[in-house]
Amino acid sequence: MTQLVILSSNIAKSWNWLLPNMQVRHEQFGAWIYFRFSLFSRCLSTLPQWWYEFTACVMMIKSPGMFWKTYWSFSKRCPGPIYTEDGAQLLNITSAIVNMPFVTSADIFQKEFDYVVVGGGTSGLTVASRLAENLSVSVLVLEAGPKNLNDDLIEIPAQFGYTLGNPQYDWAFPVAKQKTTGNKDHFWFRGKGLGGTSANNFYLWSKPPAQDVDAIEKLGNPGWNWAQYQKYSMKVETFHPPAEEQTRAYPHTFNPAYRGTEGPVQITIPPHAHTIDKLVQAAMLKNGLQVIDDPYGGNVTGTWIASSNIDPKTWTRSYAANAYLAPNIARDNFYVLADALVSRILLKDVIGSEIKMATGVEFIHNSRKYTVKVRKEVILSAGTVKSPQILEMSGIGRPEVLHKLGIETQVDLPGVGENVQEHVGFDMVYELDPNGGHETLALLADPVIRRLRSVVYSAQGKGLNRLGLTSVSCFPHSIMEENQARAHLKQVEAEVQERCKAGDLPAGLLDQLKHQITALKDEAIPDCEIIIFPGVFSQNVKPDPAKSYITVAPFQNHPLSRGTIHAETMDPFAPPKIDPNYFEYRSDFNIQIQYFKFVRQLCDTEPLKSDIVQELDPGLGCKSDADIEDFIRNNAFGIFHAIGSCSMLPREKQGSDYLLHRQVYGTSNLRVADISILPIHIAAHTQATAYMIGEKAADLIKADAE
Ligand SMILES: Cc1cc2nc3c(=O)[nH]c(=O)nc-3n(C[C@H](O)[C@H](O)[C@H](O)COP(=O)(O)OP(=O)(O)OC[C@H]3O[C@@H](n4cnc5c(N)ncnc54)[C@H](O)[C@@H]3O)c2cc1C
Repeated sequence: MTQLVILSSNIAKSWNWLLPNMQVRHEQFGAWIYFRFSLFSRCLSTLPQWWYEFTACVMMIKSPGMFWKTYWSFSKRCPGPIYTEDGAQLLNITSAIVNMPFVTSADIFQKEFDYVVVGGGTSGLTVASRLAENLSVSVLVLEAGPKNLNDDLIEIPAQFGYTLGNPQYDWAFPVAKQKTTGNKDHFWFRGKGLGGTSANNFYLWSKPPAQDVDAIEKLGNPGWNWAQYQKYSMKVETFHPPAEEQTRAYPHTFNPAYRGTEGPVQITIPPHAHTIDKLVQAAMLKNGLQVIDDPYGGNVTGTWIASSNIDPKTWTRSYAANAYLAPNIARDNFYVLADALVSRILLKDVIGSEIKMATGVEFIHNSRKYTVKVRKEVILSAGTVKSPQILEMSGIGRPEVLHKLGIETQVDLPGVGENVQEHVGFDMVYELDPNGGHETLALLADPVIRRLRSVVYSAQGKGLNRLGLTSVSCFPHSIMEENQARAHLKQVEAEVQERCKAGDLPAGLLDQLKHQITALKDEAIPDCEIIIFPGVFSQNVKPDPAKSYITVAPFQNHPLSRGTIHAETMDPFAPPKIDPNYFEYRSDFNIQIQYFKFVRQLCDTEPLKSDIVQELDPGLGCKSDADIEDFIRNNAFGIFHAIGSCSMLPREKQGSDYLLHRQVYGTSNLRVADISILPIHIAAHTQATAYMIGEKAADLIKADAE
């Protein structure tokens, strides 16, 4: 408990920007309860609505205990459509998801399953549900977090960040203090519960450029190329084209050849187009970018409107739990246990070889330790932070790390927990012209405005709750300033050479860095991405609900810096030590200064310029290079896309996993299938790739079984 309080207060200190959101959340939550209650009342009789709303208010004030009790028991027993304050239907909960036949620990204790999947997140639920298509095998998913199903905070869009830092939904992993970012407290938010991070991410649908995927193949992973990526990725999605009226309001373009039509995850272009997007795009064009008609075909270099994983039938988040798990859970061969924290994988020697075989998994549920046995394979899908920790606690990893943990080395695999790469960037906040008609998320902070606006939106079939992160621009550094781009490339080459000479580079890293240098020289591959957040996403600005804002967030696509994630104790509840090593290379830091200047230049370009009243964060007082450096140092953060901790690489090049061919090195039936296996970073947000990894892993496992 004490730990929880300390953690919450630390998060609050370092993530002040969340506080306005959290306030909104509580207000909104109150409104939901109030509305749900009145809806409940309405189910029972035909008295006028105001009477029930009045009764609900009196009850809430006079007898909050009774109110909550009624609310909870009702909401648990009587799932149904959920409405916004104005009555627009947002959620339509299917009975399938509510009545899912989950198992208990007693059902599975010491039982044997063909496949055990560790982690019911983005990749984990994908691989598990595909494996369970074969009714002759049994599949068990063990998820550390709660079910969190049928939950408004997850399913209703536009609540960006509302679940972050909340232990019911989020791990909020502490990060080792970084000298290069002012020794501040940092946290890595990651989803906890069914759906994993697909349940608490910002539902921007994004795929990498073809060259980034092909680079993974060149690093020693045959078959890991764009054609394969696209094949599996399209299997994940069903794209719903924008409605005609949407296309009239905004010139959306897309190419059906690049879009899946039969996958479980529902993708669409959010119907509430953000008015600023057009202006940003026009300003980007003046700064040398081109519009991309469809960024899902292997070319993302330019400015474009992103799709979101929102289901247009219900306008709710489409994510791993409702897309992959819900439609399949009724299968007799599919078992899921939530609140089951896996502590280690049980291994035994394969007689006559050095290979280890996974015989089962140990987990903790309701404070008790259990084991399950596995017949065929264990699939580790616990994400970038937890997958290496579980491997290490099972005796697989760097001998010195295992030695510190006090356990015997089962497989000497120095790549585990190394090669961690994260997209790093910062936020700049601008206040928009009140006469520009821009409605941004700050408006939702005021309950009165929220109610008034929602009535208007409802009449038009729109609403801020149907907004996504849509404005994306990806570009090579040369767009910003040719000379600076050249200087950056020179510095990168010099730094890599210096490390090489000093013998500082671990095996295999030089290959990766060489690829990165080639990518930097290639104008078709982006080096920087800028996204526009429709509101305030910064710890430094408290939004005024009567105003509208944008946050402009640039980040580096392919940083040189490499971090580590290692277990520090054998306590499975303790987080591993995350050391992202932000700005290990000076060039990674210096280029951020150019991003800062480019954002200012962009916001000073018409037609965007005229709709901006002022820069609020950091504000024009931040002028000199030293000021800018200071700002970046104090505000840079990892933007939630860490990869690499179980890199898919040849063993002699610090690889942990060789997913495409066989299992984790030194084992006969253990694989990692989550975003941690990417050996080199991609110019994309990572969820579509995590799903794609799940799809591909399932196919490989099925093929191997045959
Ligand atoms: C705040 C935020 C916003 C983001 N926004 C976007 C976005 O808009 N677009 C995008 O493309 N990407 C986004 N991402 C990134 C993307 O969502 C993730 O990279 C991706 O979902 C990771 O998938 P995964 O399967 O590797 O891990 P996860 O989905 O995190 O799954 C890991 C699962 O394992 C479980 N687990 C962990 N340890 C154990 C254990 N010991 N025992 C049992 N279970 C365990 C976890 O609880 C979790 O459910 C965002 C990420 C964050 C944090």
